[in-house]
Amino acid sequence: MNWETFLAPYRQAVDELKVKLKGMRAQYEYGAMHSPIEFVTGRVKPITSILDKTRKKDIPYANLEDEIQDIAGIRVVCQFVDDIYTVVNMIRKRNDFDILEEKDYITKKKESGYRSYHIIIEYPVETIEGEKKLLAEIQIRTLAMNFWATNEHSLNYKYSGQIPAEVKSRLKNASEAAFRLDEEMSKIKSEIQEAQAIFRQKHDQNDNDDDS
Ligand SMILES: Nc1nc2c(ncn2[C@@H]2O[C@H](COP(=O)(O)OP(=O)(O)OP(=O)(O)O)[C@@H](O)[C@H]2O)c(=O)[nH]1
Ligand SMILES: Nc1ncnc2c1ncn2[C@@H]1O[C@H](COP(=O)(O)OP(=O)(O)OP(=O)(O)O)[C@@H](O)[C@H]1O
Repeated sequence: MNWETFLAPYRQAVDELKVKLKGMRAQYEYGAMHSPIEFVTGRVKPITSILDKTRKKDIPYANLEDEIQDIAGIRVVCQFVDDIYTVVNMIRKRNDFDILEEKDYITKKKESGYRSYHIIIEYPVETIEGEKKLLAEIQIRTLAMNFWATNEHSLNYKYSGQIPAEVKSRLKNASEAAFRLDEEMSKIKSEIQEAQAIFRQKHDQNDNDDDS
């Protein structure tokens, strides 16, 4: 198995999707509007993690492309929960890829306390051998959901998936707290957005003053 050759189109897909989704954020900024996208990240799944998954799920190498949906992974992080659904709707309207599956772990959080909205897409990349369609996973979550998931991921890594009961229970409490934080922020969303718009205007004014 030549991993570099195998992963090359996935790297291309991640790079292209990052540019496209960051472009959506930029368009809101040019229009001086609140962007539902705070930031976008992406990664190609590390080879060790692909191998772990094939072992855990008993996936033959020949089925890697079909059975591991997150070799190309994109993450869109939003300020508010309803921004997530704005992003989901924008993604549904795009015609540069097909949506294969949507998983709403927000209305139905996972047993661990994990919350996020996932969209699995089939993305066409242009290669020198022609078009190649591959799977990619887009995770959409709030800053609070991301904070929780990042910490939980680190703990899972530290404890090889066997997080001690006491830590697990604290993580569940933290997940509830993150949920309440999202709820409270949603209630003062318009106040926050007004403040951010004033800040942006002031910033733009200062930039114009510097130019003149
Ligand atoms: N930190 C954290 N991330 C999670 C959790 N569950 C899912 N994820 C993330 O979401 C991805 C896809 O998870 P699922 O939608 O459950 O996918 P699946 O194919 O059913 O199961 P996986 O074997 O976990 O990929 C994972 O690869 C993680 O990046 C969780 O409990 N904690
Ligand atoms: N869709 C994604 N977009 C951006 N980053 C991601 C995405 N999925 C996972 N990551 C990040 O990539 C890094 C390596 O993740 P890895 O694939 O090993 O984790 P995982 O998705 O939780 O794995 P698995 O589900 O196979 O246990 C982690 O920092 C993880 O948070």
